Amino acid sequence: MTEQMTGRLVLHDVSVRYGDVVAVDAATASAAPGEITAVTGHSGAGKTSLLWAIGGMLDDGRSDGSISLGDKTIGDEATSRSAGAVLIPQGSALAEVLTARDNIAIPLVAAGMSGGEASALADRTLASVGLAEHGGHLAEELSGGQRQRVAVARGLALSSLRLESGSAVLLADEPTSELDHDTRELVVGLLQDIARRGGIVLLATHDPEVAEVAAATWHLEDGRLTATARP
Ligand SMILES: Nc1ncnc2c1ncn2[C@@H]1O[C@H](COP(=O)(O)OP(=O)(O)OP(=O)(O)O)[C@@H](O)[C@H]1O
Repeated sequence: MTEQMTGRLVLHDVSVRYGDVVAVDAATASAAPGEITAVTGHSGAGKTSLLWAIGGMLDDGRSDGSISLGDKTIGDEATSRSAGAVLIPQGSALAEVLTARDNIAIPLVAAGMSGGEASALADRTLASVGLAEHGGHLAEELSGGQRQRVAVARGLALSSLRLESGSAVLLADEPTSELDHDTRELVVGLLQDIARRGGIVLLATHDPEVAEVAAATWHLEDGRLTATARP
């Protein structure tokens, strides 16, 4: 896939408000397919709010401004989903009484895959994050780091599917916060693979070593965004 096929993700004057709180203040920036863009900033700077705005996951009326992918306007649930937006949420958000495999396979089936293919892809992505033996474990039986890896695997599997149908915008919200050094490197490598296949990857992180892999950075300070490309 090439940049010409998917186009850039472009934000123009995007703001997010919760009542009187301005979480993102007129952010203007763009991100390229094939690259990881790090989203950095202190706690409360607006990283999650920005990712949710791009994914079309905020309640009505909370965001304004324009968000586009190539020539398509996105930013509400339907348009962002059809443009290939996938969220790896902060804090995993797994269904506790489902197995690791089903936490991945069920969203794949909802996105149009057959049950058999979805289970097979779930098992492959679990293996890629070092959890080949854990597919049948309930989410509630897993450690914090294992749960985070299941959430990452779910995001990777959905992004793969989205890439096959044209484009993926992977919104990874602190996906390595609970991982040890080696596992963190493994996960960062898998995010790089999605970018290499033509995906746009936005990677919110507090970890400077993780941010280091990105081709560009969107730095937020009290909701104000500054974009820089790697020299
Ligand atoms: N649902 C909400 N209602 C009211 N205020 C909110 C809500 N969600 C976030 N905020 C506020 O918006 C601002 C940005 O929050 P956000 O979660 O986007 O920051 P963040 O950079 O992702 O932080 P962290 O690194 O701690 O996850 C903060 O001031 C936060 O208190």
